[in-house]
Amino acid sequence: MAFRTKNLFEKTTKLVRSYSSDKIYTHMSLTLNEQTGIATLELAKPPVNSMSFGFLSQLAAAVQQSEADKYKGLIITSRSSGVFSAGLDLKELHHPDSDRILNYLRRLQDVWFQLYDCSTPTAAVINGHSIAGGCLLALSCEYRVMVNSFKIGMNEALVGVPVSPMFIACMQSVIGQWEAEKALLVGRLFTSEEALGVGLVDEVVGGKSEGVCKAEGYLAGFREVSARARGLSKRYLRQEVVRDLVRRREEDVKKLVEIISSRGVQDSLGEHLERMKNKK
Ligand SMILES: CC/C=C\C/C=C\C/C=C\C/C=C/C(=O)SCCNC(=O)CCNC(=O)[C@H](O)C(C)(C)COP(=O)(O)OP(=O)(O)OC[C@H]1O[C@@H](n2cnc3c(N)ncnc32)[C@H](O)[C@@H]1OP(=O)(O)O
Repeated sequence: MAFRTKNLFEKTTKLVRSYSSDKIYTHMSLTLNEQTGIATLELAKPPVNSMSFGFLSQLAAAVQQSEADKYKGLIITSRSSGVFSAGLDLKELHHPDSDRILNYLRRLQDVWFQLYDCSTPTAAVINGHSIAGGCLLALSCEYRVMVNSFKIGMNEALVGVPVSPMFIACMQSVIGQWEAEKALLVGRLFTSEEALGVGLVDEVVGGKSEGVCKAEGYLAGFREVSARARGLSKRYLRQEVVRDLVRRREEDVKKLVEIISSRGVQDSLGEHLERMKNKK
């Protein structure tokens, strides 16, 4: 089979350089299967694929590449066998520099808009724990296959930060208002099986390769469908959520910076980081 592993940054150097000070393409790899036209984006930022500034920039570049090269599909998965993504990098949120946190949250918004609103068919193979921002990443894709025995959800309530409108909108659109409310207000993490029960994921499988096959199956379902019509339909289906968040994006980000910078939230974040350190 003809596989081409693309160093994204060959084609998107300009974009990435203007986005990031991180070394080029260090946190993920994008591999295109030229026979199917489906690309796999494998997150590879040990130990837990936390979403640092550089990670978000590379994710943005990958999604942009998928759109520009008109891939038939994009599968997002993790190189780690235990963690899909631990979400936002807590070090970016703890004791932040005011300009950096503003730009960091704007970058997160940009990436989310790009992924959620892209016309490329997308699927997530969640082969490990997927927490908060990690769950957002999976929910922004169209289809989710999860490997059993892991946890997924948005734990902001336990970390002491509010769940932001973008996260809420995504959760609501997948599992509905009541289930979202029950889960988000207590920061519930679902097991893979519970996630399937509530509709947070579409399938549960025994391992990553089985998951990739299922995701490819979902994406192959569009082979006979006009890519243009499909892409436009997806955008129309998602436009209400996107419009509302675009309209309020600057207001949301400024409010969030204010909340994150507050003493109470910083104390909670500090305690959360301490708990993680002490669990060993
Ligand atoms: C206006 C709107 C615009 C934008 C909205 C934006 C944002 C809204 C603001 C806030 C919302 C917050 C969203 C988040 O995503 S906050 C992050 C929440 N995530 C977590 O709490 C996950 C914590 N991690 C874990 O539970 C475990 O690490 C995990 C289950 C993922 C894996 O467990 P494992 O036992 O395999 O590993 P550990 O030993 O726990 O961790 C290894 C290593 O990694 C460090 N680590 C873990 N998670 C993070 C993280 N999220 N960020 C940074 N670092 C992380 C951990 O401390 C260990 O480090 P070390 O001790 O140095 O080895």
